[in-house]
Amino acid sequence: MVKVEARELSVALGRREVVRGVSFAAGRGLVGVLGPNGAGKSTLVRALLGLVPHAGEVRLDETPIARLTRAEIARRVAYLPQGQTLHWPLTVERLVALGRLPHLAPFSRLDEADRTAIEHAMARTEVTALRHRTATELSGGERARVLLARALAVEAPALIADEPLSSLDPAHALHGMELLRAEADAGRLVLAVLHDLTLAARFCDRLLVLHDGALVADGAPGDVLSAELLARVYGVRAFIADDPPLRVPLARIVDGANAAT
Ligand SMILES: Nc1ncnc2c1ncn2[C@@H]1O[C@H](COP(=O)(O)OP(=O)(O)OP(=O)(O)O)[C@@H](O)[C@H]1O
Repeated sequence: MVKVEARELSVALGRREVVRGVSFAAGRGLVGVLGPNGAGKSTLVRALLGLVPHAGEVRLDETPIARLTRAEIARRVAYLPQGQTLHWPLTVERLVALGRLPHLAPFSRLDEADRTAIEHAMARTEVTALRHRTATELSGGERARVLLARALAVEAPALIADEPLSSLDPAHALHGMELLRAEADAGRLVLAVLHDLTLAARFCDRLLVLHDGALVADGAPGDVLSAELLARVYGVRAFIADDPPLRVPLARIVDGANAAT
């Protein structure tokens, strides 16, 4: 288990403060990070990984992130960045194998445990059949699954996934959420930036909602996803249904016009 904590975390990019005074702590479960485009979600998760300078504090297992090396952070928190561009024509298998880098000593080779982690991650994301394909020649959805496989192959106690479902068709998006849920059920912390409110409501234990860089809601999906919040944050009028088979509130966007009125 790993505890990720932000204390009055702020990030300025250029002259703008795009994350403003965010505080929360999480050590387990599937935590969805929601908010409209430009709300600061990617910047927040990058700050949690120590990838952007920040004010306030970020701690991993009580240690300020600045005191940890990149390798120490990478072993504790796997990171799936948003919309990653692939530059090198690696095979899928070799790309997924990069997930094992945080565990390898310099100049050492993959051992049996590494190979098992790679095979397991490829099987779970259903990319094993693509293993010899060149990753730069995959479709957007195939690539997204391969990059998720690389993050899962780290087998870190925490996973931060920034829009892991983008480009995925409905079946693969559902499967992707099931994978994240399984990671959380295995005792790992999963922090996932999501735009699909229905999947977030159905699968997440907790939702953090960002608006203009500030954390405006933090709680269980049923408590957080109100029509009032969705109108205020996303500017849409929503209908919240308590869907009996799923027993979670579903946000159905009705229209975007004059939503907040
Ligand atoms: N390098 C940068 N310099 C200046 N501003 C930036 C930079 N990168 C991002 N921003 C701005 O910071 C704000 C937050 O961006 P961020 O990518 O964190 O939003 P987001 O919530 O992840 O959005 P999306 O849902 O569109 O991915 C946006 O207004 C964006 O334009």
